[in-house]
Amino acid sequence: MFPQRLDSSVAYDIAKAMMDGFNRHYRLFRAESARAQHRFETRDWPAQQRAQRERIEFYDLRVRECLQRLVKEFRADAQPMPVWEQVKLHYIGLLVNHHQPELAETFFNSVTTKILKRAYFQNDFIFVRPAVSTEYIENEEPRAAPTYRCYYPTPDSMLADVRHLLEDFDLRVPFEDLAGDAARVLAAMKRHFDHSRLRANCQFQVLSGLFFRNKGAYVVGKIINGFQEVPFALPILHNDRGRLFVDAALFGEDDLLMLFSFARAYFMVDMEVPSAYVQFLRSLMPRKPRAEFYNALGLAKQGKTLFYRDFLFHMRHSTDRFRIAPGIKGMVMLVFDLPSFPFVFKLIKDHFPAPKDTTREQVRAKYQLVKHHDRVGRMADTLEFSEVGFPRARFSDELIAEIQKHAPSQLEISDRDGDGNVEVILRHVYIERRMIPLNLYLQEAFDVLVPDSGADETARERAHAQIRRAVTEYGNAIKDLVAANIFPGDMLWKNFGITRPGKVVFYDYDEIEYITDCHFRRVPPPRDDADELSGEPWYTVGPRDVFPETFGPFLLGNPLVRQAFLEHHADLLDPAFWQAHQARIAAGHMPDVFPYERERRFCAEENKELLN
Ligand SMILES: Nc1ncnc2c1ncn2[C@@H]1O[C@H](COP(=O)(O)OP(=O)(O)OP(=O)(O)O)[C@@H](O)[C@H]1O
Repeated sequence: MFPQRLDSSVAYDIAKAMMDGFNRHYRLFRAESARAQHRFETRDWPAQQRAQRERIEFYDLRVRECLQRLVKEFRADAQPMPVWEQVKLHYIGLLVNHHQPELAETFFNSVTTKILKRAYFQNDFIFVRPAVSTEYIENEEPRAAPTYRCYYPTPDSMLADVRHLLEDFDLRVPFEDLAGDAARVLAAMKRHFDHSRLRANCQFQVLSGLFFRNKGAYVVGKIINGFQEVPFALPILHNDRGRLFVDAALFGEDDLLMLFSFARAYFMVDMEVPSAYVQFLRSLMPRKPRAEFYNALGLAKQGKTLFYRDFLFHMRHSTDRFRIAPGIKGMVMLVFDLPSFPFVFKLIKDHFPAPKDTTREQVRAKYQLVKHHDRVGRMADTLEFSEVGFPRARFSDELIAEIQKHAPSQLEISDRDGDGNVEVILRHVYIERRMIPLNLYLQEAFDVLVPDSGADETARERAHAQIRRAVTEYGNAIKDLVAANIFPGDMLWKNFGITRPGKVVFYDYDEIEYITDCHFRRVPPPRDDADELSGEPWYTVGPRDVFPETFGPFLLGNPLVRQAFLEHHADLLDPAFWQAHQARIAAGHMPDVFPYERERRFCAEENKELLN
């Protein structure tokens, strides 16, 4: 594979044009991310959300542009393989001293696979593994900002250090009470590290780019005191007088995982060396794969590349088999998983039974909508793969039969690359984090509570608490979705899942609608006894009509569920609740979405006491 001579006159030009294409992409991506600060300072929230949505498309646009140039100027599509081998070698040369080499390699893969029109897994000409290291890349331009800033607190300087740490972002809007913010942050910090004994190595390290999303800007860093390291994040918001304030202080891996959750929109951060950001973030949340940090930073294609590499690695180091996912089977999606791998794989079925009235294109459009929308911590992000190959030997026969029955158009079983191994090749698949379906989670608790379960009092108490918590969280999830202008369509328990920290997240998108497109109606009174006794609606139902009063019978059959639901979320059964939100959204109101519990806010009563 390794060319002995670089004798092609066009190979370098192709490599250089490809690199120019990537550099243009990253320049535009970075400029858009950097403009987030101005949008934040001028409180231009609609523009912030629009930019978050539009930036997702940048990558494919640049790949397409680059492709066109290569074909037009260099007839790249007609070049023989030996030329491509040389292109790759020249490209590796161009990566030396590059600040985003891993992203540039992925760009090379995207462009090359399109030109060579081959399936990803068959291709020898792409970067299957990174060729260039991302370790110790530093921005060496004069006056360049380092990836993170360090502050070395002493007992006397600590308050001033926290103040500087906030000031150094140079935001153009003043803080309402910077001294007060610094004092509150420091008081909170002191509860998390041994401030009475400062060790030789005591620092606050803070990433030099702010993390922007929706109406917030987040400072991300860590406290180091000797062997102790405490991750932290500080959300900065605007108050209603147009001044800034620090809303909360988040500490530890779990708080930060909520902030960086796969169920939220991507951040905008001005980064010269993204791999250095990922490395820093990884030191704060070591259990989160690198792929997910790239995703959270808006570098989705890199996230996808790393995910796929992790997946191949996992496949080599595991022996279990894919199986139909636990839970109630979908009518639209065929869902399977590998027990040892924390994701599910979703295929769109070829046919949908009544009452489902949709098409493959419409389902894909709904998933696309979710990808671009603010997911407010309540909708799982999905990765989309085409022509993905799995070893046949790892599929159970039952699963193959299921795919053959429900999604034959998506399935090929063959040895396409001629390596002697039969593969299952799936035409199009969504991949998403595995959660515990809420119906199964509730069932677990119901099973403990049946009279002859043999469970003791503590287990029963725990089961009661599990039901109360899950039902309350379920209602909160729906309310967050409503605030973000999303009507889930199908609100049954099975369409929601529980994440590791116990958050309820929605994952069934085929019936999703914008709240502003729905008609929330009261059930008209029955005209006579016949209407009243009929099991069928006696009124006409339009395609986007929603009757919240009718949710109860589907959702609240179990008395414990019903009790918990009515205690916290009875308003969801009242059309007035939905209509009021619809009116607020239509009037342009953009609600606050906090990636932390409300009681964590400095203005919350319990915190005022703690901090005084
Ligand atoms: N992320 C996930 N984690 C765990 N299980 C999942 C996940 N996504 C789906 N499932 C399982 O697969 C089932 C079907 O998935 P999904 O609800 O997406 O399909 P669907 O065809 O759209 O469903 P419906 O028939 O309700 O429209 C779910 O009920 C659940 O049991």
